[in-house]
Amino acid sequence: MLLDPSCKYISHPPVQLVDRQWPDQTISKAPIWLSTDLRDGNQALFEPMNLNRKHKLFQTLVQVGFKEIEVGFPAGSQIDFNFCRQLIEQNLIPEDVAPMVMTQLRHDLIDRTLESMSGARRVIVHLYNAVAPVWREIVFGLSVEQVEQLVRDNVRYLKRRVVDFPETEWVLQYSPETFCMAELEVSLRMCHAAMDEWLEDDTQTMIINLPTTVEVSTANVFADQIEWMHHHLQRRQQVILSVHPHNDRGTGVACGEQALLAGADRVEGCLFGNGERSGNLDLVTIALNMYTQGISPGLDFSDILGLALTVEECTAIALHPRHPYAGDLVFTAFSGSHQDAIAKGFKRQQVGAPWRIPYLPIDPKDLGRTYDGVVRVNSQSGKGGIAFLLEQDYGIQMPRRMQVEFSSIVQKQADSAETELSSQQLWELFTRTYLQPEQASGVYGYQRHSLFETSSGQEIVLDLKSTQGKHRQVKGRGNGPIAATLDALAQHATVLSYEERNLGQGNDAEAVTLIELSTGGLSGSYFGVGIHTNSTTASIFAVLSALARVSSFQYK
Ligand SMILES: CC(=O)SCCNC(=O)CCNC(=O)[C@H](O)C(C)(C)COP(=O)(O)OP(=O)(O)OC[C@H]1O[C@@H](n2cnc3c(N)ncnc32)[C@H](O)[C@@H]1OP(=O)(O)O
Ligand SMILES: CC(C)C(=O)C(=O)O
Repeated sequence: MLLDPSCKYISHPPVQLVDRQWPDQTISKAPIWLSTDLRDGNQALFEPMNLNRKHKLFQTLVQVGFKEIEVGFPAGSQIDFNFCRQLIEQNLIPEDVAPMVMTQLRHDLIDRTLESMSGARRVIVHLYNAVAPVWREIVFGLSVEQVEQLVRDNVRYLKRRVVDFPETEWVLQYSPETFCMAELEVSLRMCHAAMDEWLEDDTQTMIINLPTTVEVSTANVFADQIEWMHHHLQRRQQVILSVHPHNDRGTGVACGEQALLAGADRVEGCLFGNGERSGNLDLVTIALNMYTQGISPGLDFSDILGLALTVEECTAIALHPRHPYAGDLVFTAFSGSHQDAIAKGFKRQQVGAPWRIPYLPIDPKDLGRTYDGVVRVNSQSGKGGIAFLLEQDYGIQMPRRMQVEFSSIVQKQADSAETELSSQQLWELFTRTYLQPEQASGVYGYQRHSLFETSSGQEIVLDLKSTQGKHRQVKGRGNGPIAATLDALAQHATVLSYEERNLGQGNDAEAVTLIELSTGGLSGSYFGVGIHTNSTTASIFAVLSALARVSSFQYK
């Protein structure tokens, strides 16, 4: 890279706009959407879509709710031409959907374009030509006057030719391509030329579509350009002001949003931002951004993963795992403090109340996604996330100090494994740690017990079996089963906390006992867990579990 890039790259000049209004505006309703997946998206693929893929994507776009769909460049390819014919001849275009077809300013191409759409109810014909200085000079070798003449001549030609197709309502869309790089006066002049030639009376409307063909400035500059056009376009009420942002600087969606603040009525783009180079504006992201502000976008993304699969299949381009709203990882928190906040959010969130879950800008369920994977555990995770997964997937609710204890065990495992731990792996670790502690510690495990009421409390006879198959029997007394079991097994142990909960419901319900014991000295406290259909047995298991985890534990 150059130490001084200014000797090679010239910064794009800002717009001298006095009293700009758009920064104080808010988006309060959805614009008219146009999907150009089948044209701009299609012209950017290694392998343009065949007829089957075009049909599949067209039907999907209709299902999502698009009312304007650019179906191709029929004068440029036989596939696009055939696709247009099939849409019409097989009556595949719903009545409330307008197809759009694009063509250059050439009479032969305009003829072919009209032919491709012959018989349709309503069609938007999209004429474009580049207007910025570099294109005028390098690509066309034309002066501004000559470019204007090209526009006038071709719009006039189109107007003359559509008369031959009276069964169709023809709408003109004119795009001054490279608008963002052109002098505003030149773009305006080309738009006025197209409008002069096309609009017959004060009631007819047409679309003026302003693209960032290649993004060259920050989104606020584009917004200024749109606001300038919004105020300078004559017969503004007869113009549907549209924008067509690309994403070369990664700000396609920002340009679209700010253009709406600046007066645009319509937005063009592609699903998931497919399109030339870094793509077109991502229609899914911009629409869902609105949705998260409480504004219905008029597009339905209730099965966003199904939609992503269809788009991946049709374009043969994989979606990035961090793609907004649709990527595999976008509703996943690995880091401990995020997981903790999400878990707390879920606990507080009430059905029907405004969505207030930290780190989740939208409810994944609104997009047909699940809460599976919202929390995933690796070495960056903490107690909150681990507890969340064990509760969500296995119904175990750990008290706070136990969360701390178990998360340090998980942390060691995640550090040594150097990978993510699945919820099932967490459960296996939990089982090894608390439910089969004798396997790890080698102490005796439970075989059976008998409990007797006596005048001074309860007496227990506990049969134990070592991992090598050796049996032993111990007896103890106390004012309840826990005290009696402790008396039978330990010299000193104090119960610091005890919780009993139900796992499952009805006949299959089991009791879960969580106990925290201290055997004194420096060994601190240890949690133990017992799960059994009988709550007394679960308590005895929990005591055995906790004691087996005390490294200094000796039977009396
Ligand atoms: C903004 C955009 O996305 S632009 C991309 C639009 N889509 C496509 O290009 C895909 C479909 N295009 C095609 O199939 C072909 O390019 C065709 C059929 C339109 C034209 O094909 P060809 O005649 O072989 O020309 P070619 O592809 O080389 O295009 C360049 C020519 O088009 C001219 N041209 C470019 N844009 C326009 C325009 N809007 N109006 C008129 N002429 C134009 C160029 O000046 C150049 O002319 P020249 O050959 O006299 O120098
Ligand atoms: C709207 C048209 C001309 C376009 O695709 C572009 O400029 O990117």
